[in-house]
Amino acid sequence: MSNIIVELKHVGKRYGDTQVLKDINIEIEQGKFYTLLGPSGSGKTTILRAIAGFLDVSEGEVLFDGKRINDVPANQRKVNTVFQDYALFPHLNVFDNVAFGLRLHRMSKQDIQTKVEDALKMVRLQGYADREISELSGGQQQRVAIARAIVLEPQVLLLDEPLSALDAKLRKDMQYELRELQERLGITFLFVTHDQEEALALSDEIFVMNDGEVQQSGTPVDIYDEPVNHFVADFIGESNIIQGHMIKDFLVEFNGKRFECADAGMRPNEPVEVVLRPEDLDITPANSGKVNVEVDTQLFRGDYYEIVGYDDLKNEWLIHSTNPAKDGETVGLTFDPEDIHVMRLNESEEDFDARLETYEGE
Ligand SMILES: Nc1ncnc2c1ncn2[C@@H]1O[C@H](COP(=O)(O)OP(=O)(O)OP(=O)(O)O)[C@@H](O)[C@H]1O
Repeated sequence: MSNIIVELKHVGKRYGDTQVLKDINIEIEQGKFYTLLGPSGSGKTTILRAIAGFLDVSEGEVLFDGKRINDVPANQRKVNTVFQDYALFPHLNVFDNVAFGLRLHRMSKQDIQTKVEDALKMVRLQGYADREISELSGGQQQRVAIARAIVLEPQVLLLDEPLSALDAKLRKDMQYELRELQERLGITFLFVTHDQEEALALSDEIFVMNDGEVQQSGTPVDIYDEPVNHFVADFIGESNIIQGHMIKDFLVEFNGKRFECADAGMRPNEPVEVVLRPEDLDITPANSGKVNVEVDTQLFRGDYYEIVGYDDLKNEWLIHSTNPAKDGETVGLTFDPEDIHVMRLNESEEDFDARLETYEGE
């Protein structure tokens, strides 16, 4: 039996002449933590709203548990949403906020009592039932919003930037709590964020969005290590992206030199982009590495030095080094063949995956 709980098939959304979602195809399995990640305006919230039933899609199908739900009203879908601004009822206390949906379902007083207590326990707010919303911190309000959503036992919880109003420290704490809560509840989370670190830390799978399209989907490690295109390489983590040519399988040329690499399946002499992550570069004395760069600036970041330098061709290089360098000094850079990631220009995710399969995992 299929484990897929939500599926979007060729989903598009238009407002007038503007196409804000283009041919979205995604599959969401039961019990996993998924993230829609992308810059502002890329269509993340629109996808959530299409699944929740708050908007009609212009094209394609939305399926829940294998059944088409395009025409099922929002209140009859087995999903719940936690909104960015929590959307709590300020005139109701914590208990009544969490109990609200249960009362709409005409549940008995005793059942409501038990379920609300369980939900508050789940988000570690036992003893807060009688508090007013205005007496809670941002993180506590956030947890009430989650309790209110999970008390109805949805199969899928949609979370639209739920941590964006919190300060950095609390946001980090809540990230741990969310991940732990998802594992404890075992329900599917579909989380929206534009924060790539948050997405990498929390998710089983990420959909990277740009301009109404899914650019790449996969595990955080896949997306970080094997970005399919310039947008993903640039948006996820930090990277050096250099223009080059593929000489033949496992040999690429950039900066006027040839380098062994771990990529294959391109045409001979095909123009490509080469990704090197700053943490994969090591500094050596000048002329003893693979590329020479002149150090321009250096910032101490606590656990590493962030160094910016320029090579002979005036390409900028970003380096994360545990050792400092001197401003104006020329240093060499070394990296391993596996640290080079070569991308074809304009390759689709499907073609990228197919090409990878032909030479990986042997
Ligand atoms: N009701 C609407 N009418 C017209 N355009 C809309 C409407 N709602 C959203 N859009 C447009 O659709 C695009 C996608 O919006 P969406 O809210 O899904 O983006 P997002 O990735 O969630 O962005 P953010 O991170 O800023 O919330 C945007 O360009 C937005 O302006």
